[in-house]
Amino acid sequence: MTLELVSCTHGYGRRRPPVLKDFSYRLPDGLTVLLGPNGAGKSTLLKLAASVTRPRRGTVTFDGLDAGSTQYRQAVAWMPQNIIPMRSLTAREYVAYVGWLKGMNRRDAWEQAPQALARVELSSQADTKTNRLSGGQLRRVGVACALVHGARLLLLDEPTAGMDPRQRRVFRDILTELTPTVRVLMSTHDVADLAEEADQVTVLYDGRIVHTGETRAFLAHAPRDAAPGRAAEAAYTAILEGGLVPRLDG
Ligand SMILES: Nc1ncnc2c1ncn2[C@@H]1O[C@H](COP(=O)(O)OP(=O)(O)OP(=O)(O)O)[C@@H](O)[C@H]1O
Repeated sequence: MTLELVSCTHGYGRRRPPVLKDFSYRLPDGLTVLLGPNGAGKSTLLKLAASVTRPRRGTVTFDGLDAGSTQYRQAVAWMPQNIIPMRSLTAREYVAYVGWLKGMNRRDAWEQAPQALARVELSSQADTKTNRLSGGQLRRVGVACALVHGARLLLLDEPTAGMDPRQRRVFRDILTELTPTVRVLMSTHDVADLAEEADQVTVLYDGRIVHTGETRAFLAHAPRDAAPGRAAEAAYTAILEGGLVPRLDG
């Protein structure tokens, strides 16, 4: 049992073609990286999976729970692309508040927030107001929010954007530590950096999956003469160039 989208159709505005049409996807174990050009539908897919928005048609379930149910929301954590700071809340208060929204009792949420912040190396900023944090620090607060309530599925929308190289390392270590027990679906534009660390790679193009499978299979798309260290980028380009079939159903 896992995250499963079955025949989902979703878009923005009835007059515009849907972003995802009759879209089905089953998330494998471990860490899956979601790649695709701007506008491909990555955030839309993550929002449906997070139950932030409901599909016009189709079903979304996780471990048999229906998206929209309280149990589903408690099992799933979503980190959006833009994390909005709250000037009245410190990092600890922010993380505890999200834990409470996810169904933790206030005391547990408050007591566990520092551990979640420690895991993203942000203990020193626990008492800093969130509007005073840098963009990268705020994203780490977002990751701490995802960790605090013990979610079984993490949906991360470009989590490493704005992080410095060391923080990316820390972040990847956290994911590696989590993935034996937690499934992760993470969008990124950072192909070279992350594809090699992922268990699986899914590539979206124009609302369609043009590749999904183990990272090794993804990297096998790179031409043999790809420069060392550029295999992921070359594989991604090769897949997209092979996937540029016009959409006939729009
Ligand atoms: N709130 C919205 N209202 C109208 N259109 C939207 C909205 N959100 C997304 N779209 C449109 O839906 C399509 C898919 O967007 P989405 O954000 O899912 O793509 P993405 O792959 O995450 O892109 P990016 O890499 O730029 O974040 C785009 O054409 C986008 O303009």
